[in-house]
Amino acid sequence: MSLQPHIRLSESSTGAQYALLPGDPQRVDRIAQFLDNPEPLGQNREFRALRGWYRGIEILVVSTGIGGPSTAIAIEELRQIGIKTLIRIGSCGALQDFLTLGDVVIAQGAVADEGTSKTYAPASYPACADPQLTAQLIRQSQLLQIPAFSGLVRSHDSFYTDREAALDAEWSARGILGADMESAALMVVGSLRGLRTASLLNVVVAHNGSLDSSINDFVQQDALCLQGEARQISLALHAIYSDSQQGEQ
Ligand SMILES: O=P(O)(O)O[C@H]1O[C@H](CO)[C@@H](O)[C@H]1O
Ligand SMILES: O=c1cc[nH]c(=O)[nH]1
Repeated sequence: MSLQPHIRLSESSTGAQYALLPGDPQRVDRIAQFLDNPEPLGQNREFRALRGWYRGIEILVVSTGIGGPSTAIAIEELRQIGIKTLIRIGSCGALQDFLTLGDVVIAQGAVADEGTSKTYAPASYPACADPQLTAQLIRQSQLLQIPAFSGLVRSHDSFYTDREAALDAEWSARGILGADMESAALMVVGSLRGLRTASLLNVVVAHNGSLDSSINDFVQQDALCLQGEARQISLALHAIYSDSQQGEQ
């Protein structure tokens, strides 16, 4: 298979079937600390890649950048090089008061309030994570005693519009746990392409908290947010190991 034009990887770059997908390229380097023999595979645009091993299982890590379009490009090209299971290692803003910084949201599905998924299918097409993979993540969160909440999230394309507070209030009232920008595209493109997907979101903005100052804190390595990030990475890796032992690949 030829070199993929955006992620700049080919089948000869990796034999991995599992991929972890952070949004932020810098998170790729922090995920490396959880893997054996991490090997950087370069960066093109927002797509920084690295491979490593967890308990003998090869894992590819590729950042998706911000939003649905670059995420969909990454998923399509990762499929071309043999990836079958993709877990987002993302961050989100909380839409419920009971969520605190560093909690992990396990997204069972997403409100697709973004444009990318609609370029693939009508808006009525559901954005759902793989149920078995998600169940495995929930089970591992219980075994590891990681503070985690499973439910629905909302993926959006806007960030600084004048309607953000009203939109958050509206979706909070419907019980949505958190807001991110990539989960829906990941789930819709994954389902249509026969891939298994899941999304783990680290809470980095409290409900009704200040969006810009909270994200600044995260970028400046706030301890609670980094703890949440470590938890979500560990959770994903434990789930991948259990999944691989069940011969589901
Ligand atoms: O931290 P990541 O994974 O990029 O996720 C969240 O952070 C970005 C916005 O700050 C968006 O990509 C949103 O989905
Ligand atoms: O509120 C937030 C915080 C992080 N990322 C988002 O997409 N929304």
